[in-house]
Amino acid sequence: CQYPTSLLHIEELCASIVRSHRETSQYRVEELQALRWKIFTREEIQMYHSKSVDEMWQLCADRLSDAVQYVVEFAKRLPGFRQIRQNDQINLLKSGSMEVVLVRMSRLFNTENSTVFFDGKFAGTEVFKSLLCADLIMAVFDFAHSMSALRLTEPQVAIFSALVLINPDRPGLEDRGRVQRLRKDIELALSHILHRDNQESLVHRLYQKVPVLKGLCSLHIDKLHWFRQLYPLTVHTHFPPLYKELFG
Ligand SMILES: CNC(=O)[C@@H]1CCCN1C(=O)c1ccc(Cl)c(COc2cccc3c(C(F)(F)F)cc(C)nc23)c1Cl
Repeated sequence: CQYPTSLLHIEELCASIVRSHRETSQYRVEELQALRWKIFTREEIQMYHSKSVDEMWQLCADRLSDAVQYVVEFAKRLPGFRQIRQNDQINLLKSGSMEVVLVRMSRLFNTENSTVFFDGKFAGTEVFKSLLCADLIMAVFDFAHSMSALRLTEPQVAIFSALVLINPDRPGLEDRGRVQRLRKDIELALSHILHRDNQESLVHRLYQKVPVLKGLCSLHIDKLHWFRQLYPLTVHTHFPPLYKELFG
């Protein structure tokens, strides 16, 4: 049966989502602040330009896969996620993990020089030239920039990430009702902390980002399939297994 969700329950939910995020965020904001002005030299950029298409894709796939692993760990620590049916957990991660990677990437973005933390330093779009997918990279940078401009706090990033992941509208869910109930609580948690932070205006701006994420990720999957057409071996041998499982 459906118990009314108490304020105490929502506050506890907020605290555990924020803790799960902090434990699995891969890079702390303080670390990134300290590295803000470490940007690639001309020689280093030349080095990336001299990489072949599939070498550069391998490098990015490894980074993305690391990031996806941390998102999987974040999901596993979300209260209520383990109680969801196994198949539905895989389904939510298959469709939502790259979206959370993108939300988290906003923390790695420096709006002052439009660079993103990549491979140890902050990189502009030109670093990714060898990928031969400037439209994808532009879209990733634009999204990271627009998210970064919202200047979300870590708790706000944490709860928005949970909201993106626990999406009852994903196709093929077996027990949609259970995902809906968890989603409802996370929506309450988001409005609770935005109210506490006196930033209710952020609610609809955040909800507006959800369809943008969806569009971005279908562009990604198309690119990934384009790349796999060209270099099937690379994807087969070098893309980490979880990556293939999630985007195969
Ligand atoms: C140290 N920094 C990090 O760990 C961050 C966190 C996650 C990714 N990562 C990077 O290093 C990183 C940062 C910025 C950019 Cl633009 C990139 C390159 O991004 C991509 C290149 C190729 C394919 C990408 C695809 C595709 F198509 F595979 F789904 C999808 C996404 C979203 N990004 C792609 C990367 Cl790999």
